[in-house]
Amino acid sequence: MHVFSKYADRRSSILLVAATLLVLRSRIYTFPRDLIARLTFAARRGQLTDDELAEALQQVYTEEKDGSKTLLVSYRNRLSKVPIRPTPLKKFQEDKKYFPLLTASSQAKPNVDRSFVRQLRAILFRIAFPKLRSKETLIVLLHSFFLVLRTVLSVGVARLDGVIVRDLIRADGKGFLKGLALWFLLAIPSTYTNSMIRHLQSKLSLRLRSRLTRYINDLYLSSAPDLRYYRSGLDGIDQYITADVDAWGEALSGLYGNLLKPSLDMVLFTSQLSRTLGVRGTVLLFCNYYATVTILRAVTPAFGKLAAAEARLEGEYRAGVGRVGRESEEVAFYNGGAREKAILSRVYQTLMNHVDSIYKIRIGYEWIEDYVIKYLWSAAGYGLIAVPLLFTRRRRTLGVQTSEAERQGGPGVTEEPDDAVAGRTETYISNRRLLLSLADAGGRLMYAYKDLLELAGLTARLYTLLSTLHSLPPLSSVSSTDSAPENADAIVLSHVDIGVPASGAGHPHDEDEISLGGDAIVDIEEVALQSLDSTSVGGNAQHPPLVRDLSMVLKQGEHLMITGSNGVGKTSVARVLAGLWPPQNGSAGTVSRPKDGDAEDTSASCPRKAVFVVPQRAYMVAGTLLDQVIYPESFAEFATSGRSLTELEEILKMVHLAYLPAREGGWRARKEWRDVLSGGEKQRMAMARVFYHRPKFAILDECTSAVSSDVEGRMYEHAKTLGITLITISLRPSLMKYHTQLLTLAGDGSARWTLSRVGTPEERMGIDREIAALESKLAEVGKWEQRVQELDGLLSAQESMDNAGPADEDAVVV
Ligand SMILES: Nc1ncnc2c1ncn2[C@@H]1O[C@H](COP(=O)(O)OP(=O)(O)OP(=O)(O)O)[C@@H](O)[C@H]1O
Repeated sequence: MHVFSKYADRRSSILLVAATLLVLRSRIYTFPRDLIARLTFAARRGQLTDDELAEALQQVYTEEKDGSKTLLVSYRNRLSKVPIRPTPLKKFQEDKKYFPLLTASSQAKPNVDRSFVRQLRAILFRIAFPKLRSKETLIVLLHSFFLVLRTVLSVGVARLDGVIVRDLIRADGKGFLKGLALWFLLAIPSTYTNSMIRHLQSKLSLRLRSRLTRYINDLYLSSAPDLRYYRSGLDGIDQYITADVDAWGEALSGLYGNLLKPSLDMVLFTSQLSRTLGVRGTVLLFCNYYATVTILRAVTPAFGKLAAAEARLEGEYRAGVGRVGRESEEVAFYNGGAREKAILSRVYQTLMNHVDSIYKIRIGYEWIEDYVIKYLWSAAGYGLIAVPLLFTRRRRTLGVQTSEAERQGGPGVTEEPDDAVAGRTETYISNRRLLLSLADAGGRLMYAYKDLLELAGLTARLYTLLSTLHSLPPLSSVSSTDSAPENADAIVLSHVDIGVPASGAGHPHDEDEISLGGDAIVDIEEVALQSLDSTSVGGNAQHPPLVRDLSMVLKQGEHLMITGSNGVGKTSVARVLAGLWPPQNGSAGTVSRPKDGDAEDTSASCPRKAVFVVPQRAYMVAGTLLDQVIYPESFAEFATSGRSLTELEEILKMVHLAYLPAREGGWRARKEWRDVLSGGEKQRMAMARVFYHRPKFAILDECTSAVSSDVEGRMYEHAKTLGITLITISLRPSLMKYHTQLLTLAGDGSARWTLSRVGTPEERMGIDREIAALESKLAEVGKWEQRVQELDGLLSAQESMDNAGPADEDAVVV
């Protein structure tokens, strides 16, 4: 019986544990899993409630098993899913050889030359059209079809035009009406073709932009160790990635239409005309083309260079406006509006001078262009039409429209003068229309040359961006494998020189000036990037080391404080530890640190990061309140990690921000957090991230300077209880008690350093007590000074009384 009851007891306790686990499990998983299921269902349904939409917006991405992502885009209560496949690393490695850096001589000025063709080929066939069978190819084919159709229809319209006028002159009412009906019929496909050409051109431009943007974003926003966004060094990179990519897509898709259609027109119209004009006329026509091209080439300005310079100046202006927007509060505190306006006005004026000078250049060019294309070509056209009409009497030579039956003397054909005039008019009208179309096609080809030059300028900009990003040397500064097993969980620095790495990597700073004539002098960027090789991150004559020959082993649980005066290189040490800067002495110095998320460190489903840095300036990401805590993790990762909102609430409580969700309207609230949160709140939020990610080592770079010291202390203690090893950069001696080692940087220009033990906890607390005693004594200084002044006053009063004594006596005597 006893055994039985014992058995029953055990069973009930097992049941109890199982039930508790189930409840806990549901508590942990309910929020994210439900959310994903609901959203997927809602997305399939198409229509979403406001709440679901807000959740979808928070979600942004869902991750697929194969590494691809599904972007959730909301539009009018609907959610569409856009699959996004990240560009594989292998593709970047393969592409690298197609994007060698441009040397100063080979890059030179953007022009339609071999260098341009090479750059365009690399961008087109490695990025824009990587495969023959793609949607872009289909669009190009469709576009080409409509362009050909448009040319064929133009010939039809020209012929019909002639027939209608002929019938009118013949006073053939029936024929005229028939022609008019045909005219309306032909107008249907003609107009549809026009709008399809425009639509497909825009579509192609959009597709090109998307392809390039995705590729560039994947390359640019590369994770550690590449960190290309941190190291690109290109000024105004936002202009490259946004406006330049867009302008390039538009220029290329527009150019295709502007080249293909006029070329086809030229061939077709010339062949049509040659039937009327004969050999002599056709030869004259070609002489006309040749003369026109020669004249226009001679007077065409350097549109490529001008376009590149304009894009750069636009970028500078854009960056200036963005800076004021970002730092608006700081500018407002200084009341710096007038100063900022002056800076922006100057940049804007430079841009305007440049644009204005382009317009001025265009006056002369377009004047000659119009004169040649419209008037010279038309005059040549008249002359060519006149040849058969004036010098050939025989009727057979008159009409391309006159059928064989008519020539054989078919019905309706008479030798009456009226018919002869009608026939000539028909020929004239058709030929004139063809010639006008020819002039138009020629003009467009000439304009296309100008567009081609502008495309060369934009291509040079894009190529500069791509080649700079591709050519950044690998950042192999930090190895994640430890040579010594006893240091498997430690950060080890061995003979490391720390200093500012060589700059110039990828900076198109070398500038060349071209004169546009008149008052305009424009800087053209000249990219001299040869210096960008892996050796450039080594020694740097301009920047001597800030810290020389630094060697130390920092084991988990050994908390380090780095101190030293301002500008001595404390943050630079953090940069090297985080892998942002390589050791300045190259491979002579080595840095190793534990790997991210070792198996034994995994708590639940979230592996621990090895090193997590909280920088001096607190960064707030665009997104919800929840995104602020989990950054850089995405909501999708949070949702699948199994962690709960309750956990986040606990973390906020720990950093004394528990009131935020209620105050700001919940976890899904989206605000400009940079402005909404105070300086101290932002710093506490940054600490919340540390508690969320629970890294093995946390580098805290003066990130609690605006937090009250009692909260600061509690946060430090909590970090330690979570098993986080602290590396604190600070000038506050009160923080020393939380650390076991002290790295002091000399700050006398010698790049020396000392590493000392802070002592036992009692000693550390003793230091703290001593500091507190000194601080309280310092607080008394004011009072003592006041007392000294009082005593001084008393003494001087006494002295003056002593001095005044005999005088008074004298006075008494008197
Ligand atoms: N990207 C850079 N380019 C040029 N110089 C730099 C760069 N980053 C840092 N420096 C210089 O390196 C020196 C050390 O900078 P660091 O940020 O490490 O100083 P710090 O000791 O952290 O100073 P503080 O206590 O003021 O934060 C400074 O003189 C700084 O001007």
